[in-house]
Amino acid sequence: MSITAENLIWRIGSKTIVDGVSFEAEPGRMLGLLGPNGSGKTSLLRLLAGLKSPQSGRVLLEGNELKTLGARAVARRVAFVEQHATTGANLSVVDVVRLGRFPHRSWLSRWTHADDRTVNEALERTGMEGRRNDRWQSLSGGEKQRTQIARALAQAPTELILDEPTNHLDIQHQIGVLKLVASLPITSVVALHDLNHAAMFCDRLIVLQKGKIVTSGPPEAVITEELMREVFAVEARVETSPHHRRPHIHYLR
Ligand SMILES: Nc1ncnc2c1ncn2[C@@H]1O[C@H](COP(=O)(O)OP(=O)(O)OP(=O)(O)O)[C@@H](O)[C@H]1O
Repeated sequence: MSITAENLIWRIGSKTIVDGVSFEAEPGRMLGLLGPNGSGKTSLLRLLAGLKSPQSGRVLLEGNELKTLGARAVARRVAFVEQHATTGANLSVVDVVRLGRFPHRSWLSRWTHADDRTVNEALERTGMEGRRNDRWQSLSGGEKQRTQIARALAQAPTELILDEPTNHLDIQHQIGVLKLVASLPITSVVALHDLNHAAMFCDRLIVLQKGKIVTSGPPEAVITEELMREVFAVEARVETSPHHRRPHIHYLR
């Protein structure tokens, strides 16, 4: 186990947003988090990243309770790209990506060639190398998204948490980001709305509805016509793709 959620409950007032969620994210694998709007995906990811505390239950990182680890220790291993990640300061793209190195450096240590290499590699992997000196504020929504993913990669995390990382991206970059995350030898937990992309790239899926896990498992067990009807409220046919052997959803009109 890399990230473990044990019976997580998070409420706002009398409303239970995350309702008894337990799962294990396996080391090095890509776990997709699915569910309709408002089902609690973002809230759950924020609990996993330690940005919110559950009213009950625990998040464990390799067996250690998240809340007993210091913020810096967590930042050294967990990278989180939020849905509307932004940065206030007037930074260049490369400066934003360099922020990813901070958890690994002390006040006195110098910026090293290894730091530069990690930053350059992150820019290349996300296709942002050619924009490195541009101002953050001048980027399009998709370019900002890719820069934030580059910042997360520069953090060299062992756990990567991404909240709808493809939502501003054109199709080339959607596929590119998912391929990249699937190829990384790290644990990832990724909220996605595109169910076909989730089925193609994730090793396992969890489906949330009203804050509870309704089903989980490998894509071929999770993505069914019944799930499409009962959880996502659409009629669809699900077939095994002859191209990648994963489930493929045909939505019906
Ligand atoms: N800070 C908050 N205050 C009040 N309600 C909140 C808060 N955060 C989340 N919620 C509510 O919790 C529910 C789940 O929200 P969340 O953003 O986790 O869902 P989601 O599955 O990520 O949705 P989406 O697919 O639309 O991004 C929603 O009904 C939302 O209004």
